[in-house]
Amino acid sequence: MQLKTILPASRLKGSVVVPGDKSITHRALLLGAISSGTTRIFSFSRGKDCLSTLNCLKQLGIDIRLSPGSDPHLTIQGKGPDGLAAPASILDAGNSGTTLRLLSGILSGQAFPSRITGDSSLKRRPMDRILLPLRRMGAEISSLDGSGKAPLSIRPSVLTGIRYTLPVASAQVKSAVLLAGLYAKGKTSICESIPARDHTERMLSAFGGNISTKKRPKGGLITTLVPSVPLLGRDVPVPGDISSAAYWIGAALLLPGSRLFLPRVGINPTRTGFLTVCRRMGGDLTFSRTQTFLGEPCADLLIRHSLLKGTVVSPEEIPSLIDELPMLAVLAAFARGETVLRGIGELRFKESNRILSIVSNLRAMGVSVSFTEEEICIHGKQHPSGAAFSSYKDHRIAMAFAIAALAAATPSTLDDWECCSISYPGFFREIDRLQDL
Ligand SMILES: O=C(O)C1=C[C@@H](OP(=O)(O)O)[C@@H](O)[C@H](O)C1
Ligand SMILES: C=C(OP(=O)(O)O)C(=O)O
Repeated sequence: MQLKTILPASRLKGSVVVPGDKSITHRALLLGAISSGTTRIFSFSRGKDCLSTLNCLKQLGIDIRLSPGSDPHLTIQGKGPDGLAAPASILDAGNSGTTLRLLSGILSGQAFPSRITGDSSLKRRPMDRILLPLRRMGAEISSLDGSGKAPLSIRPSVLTGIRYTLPVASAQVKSAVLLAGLYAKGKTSICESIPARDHTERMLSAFGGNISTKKRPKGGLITTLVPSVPLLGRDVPVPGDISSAAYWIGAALLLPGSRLFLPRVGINPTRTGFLTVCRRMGGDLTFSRTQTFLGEPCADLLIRHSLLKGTVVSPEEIPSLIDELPMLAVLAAFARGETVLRGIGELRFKESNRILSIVSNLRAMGVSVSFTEEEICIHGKQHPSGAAFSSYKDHRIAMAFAIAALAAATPSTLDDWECCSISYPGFFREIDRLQDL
């Protein structure tokens, strides 16, 4: 096991170029593969999760090349909707729920059988949430051992569009259904009461797809895809990942004297809940130079150290900050007063059970925490001590508690820290660089 010692740090100053957005990179790879023509992906995520998507597509016969140089990018020769080739062996999504769920939507529409699996963490995560709607579309998709979990087996079938109301706010389920909808007879509609990230919808539209989203009279959104037009490859400039930026935002808010600049971070409104909540806690956070690339807004962020106060985060806010909850919980531990995170049940189904991972690490710091299956209540403390943190082999937990360790009163250790490369290779090198400035 890899154990890292992390010492309390003083202020962080300078700027950090955060990695390209993981969700957008996955989608650019997948849509690039099934579009006609060439797609080039700039500032893409080099995390292992996106590499899993890339490798699965290579196994499906797609040519993807890295062009190095001053503006490195991936070039994909798209083969059109029916150009994927039957894989010679089982596809491996590694640790990536996004790869497994989105690709299953595409595989459901193919004329060849396939199987897809993942690592031990991914094989514990629920897949019935995609099996159900995909089967309603006519897909012959099943869990090999009948548990509703990976490995999954997919056989060729005829798909028909459906109208589906998401039972949980999940962009992965929504995207799996929309991608299958590209191969279906008739239109596919998805109803959401609390909207999840909409990168698939934005990118489908940018690639020429016939997709529209409307507000429903009863509240929530309805998105409709009509699979009539072929998708066309595009250049995709990927904005910086706000979920990776969250660690630096957290570090700058917590460490006295800090001032950090983060250029070109994605600020898609379905992803900015963390920024809203940090401001509500008293965080000094400003935006400048807002621009939009291929339907995705981004801005430069400036963060200064701030004294934080506790807050209540409502269930409606959760989808817009779902992956930032570990970092938010750490901020709450250092804030004045109580913070309540409500409607967070989905955290139990991530790379680790993030409710348990957060609670045990916060308690190790001497922070008072109570929790249920849907809620965590954190009583902020003035000078939480360092601790022997566990990452639970979960990249988001590793990075959030690395920041907790920098802000703690005494030294800490962190196990299995290299799992940060799932979304952020080089995260710990960046910590060292910023401290040397
Ligand atoms: O669609 C995506 O790219 C993602 C959706 C979210 O998962 P759910 O759809 O399961 O909420 C998020 O937690 C994950 O990191 C990425
Ligand atoms: C939950 C995550 O990703 P995925 O579901 O793709 O494994 C994440 O990156 O925090």
